[in-house]
Amino acid sequence: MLEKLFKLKEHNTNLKQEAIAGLTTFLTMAYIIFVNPMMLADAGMDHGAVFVATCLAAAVGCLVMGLLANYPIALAPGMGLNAFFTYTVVGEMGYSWETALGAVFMSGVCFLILSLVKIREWIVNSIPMSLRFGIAAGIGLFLALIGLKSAGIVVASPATLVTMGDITSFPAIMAALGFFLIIAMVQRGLKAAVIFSILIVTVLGLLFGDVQYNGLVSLPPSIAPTFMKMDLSSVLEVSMLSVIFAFLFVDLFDTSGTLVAVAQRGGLLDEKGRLPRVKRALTADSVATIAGAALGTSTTTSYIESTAGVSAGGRTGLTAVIVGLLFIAALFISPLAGMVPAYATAGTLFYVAILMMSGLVNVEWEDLTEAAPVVVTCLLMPLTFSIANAIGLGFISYAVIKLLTGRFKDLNSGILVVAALFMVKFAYS
Ligand SMILES: Nc1ncnc2[nH]cnc12
Repeated sequence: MLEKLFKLKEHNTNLKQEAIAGLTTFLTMAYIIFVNPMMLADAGMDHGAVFVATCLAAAVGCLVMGLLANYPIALAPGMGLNAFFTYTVVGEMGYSWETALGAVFMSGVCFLILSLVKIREWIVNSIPMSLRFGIAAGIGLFLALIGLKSAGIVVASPATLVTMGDITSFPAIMAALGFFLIIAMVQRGLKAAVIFSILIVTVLGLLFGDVQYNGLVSLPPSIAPTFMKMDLSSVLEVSMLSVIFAFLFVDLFDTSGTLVAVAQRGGLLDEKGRLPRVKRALTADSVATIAGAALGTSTTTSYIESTAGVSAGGRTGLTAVIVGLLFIAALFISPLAGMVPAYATAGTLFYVAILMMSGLVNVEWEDLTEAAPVVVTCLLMPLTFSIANAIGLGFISYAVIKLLTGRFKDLNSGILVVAALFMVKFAYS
């Protein structure tokens, strides 16, 4: 049956190889079951319910991806997208988390429709490559700032906006230790580096009396506080359109970049560099976002960490299905998830920042008309504490700079439309 479902022989793989790949990918991305509830709790959501929603949304995404698209690509609520949900939509714009969930749900529905028609490809293809790298790097910087703030390493200052906090405090030292552990373990080839680091720092917190022991395993907590709590009534208001658009927009780039990166690593692209079952992969991605919003989490997306499993030999959807089953098993470790302190995950955020910034090497730095919008996008993301605003400013600067330098051939209708839309948004909000 497995052979029929996943065509293992045709992909030159077997159950054992796929199982090892699935476990590898799971271990590299399992940090999200600790980080996501902590981040969304900042938006006022129930920690236990978000923990369950995170595991279930990831499981749904992985199972649909594996069974429908037969790709070794795992999904879970995305970093960056969760920060956008908490700190921009709820924190800065002042929407309730229920309304923000409604916007995530609608963005999932739009994404599904766009995936079934050709518009999605048109939008994605019209985004300049350099801006894609700038957006990814900016999200990395944004996550790094959140980690540094939660560990008290960077604090507010009335004179200089930000300044260094007390780096000899226990949380700061633990965060730094967690970060160094990840780097050392990853460099030494340990696949579970991130999860090990989170666990080691949590145990140290316990030993130093900073964390209270709540047990390790139990039945999952109730999902009732977030299940089907999304508010779809205010989603049709005009002001919400920009929020839905922002979720859609960020997810669009995130997913496209991730799918191509994972597929390249796994040799899954056809001779023209296309992903053969891209429509099914995108469908799985949007179905997971819709299910995730109904369960109670921010946007669920394809994970770049899937490259770890692909490097370990994962070639088919069986890898993704195994990751999905492991996320269901993870439902039973909620006491452990509740114990993990913020400083234990701060190093993880900084590590993800490194991964996301690495694409900057591909920017044409000698060409100022390409480099300038990249720096605008990625630097303004942490400095304005907003992913969507920085993307908007990046598009506007790209269009203006290309127009002023007469580089019209680098522009297309997609860039001009998006830049104009953001100009209107900034002028009227
Ligand atoms: N937003 C995201 N996109 C791709 N991979 C991720 N891994 C963690 N967050 C991610």
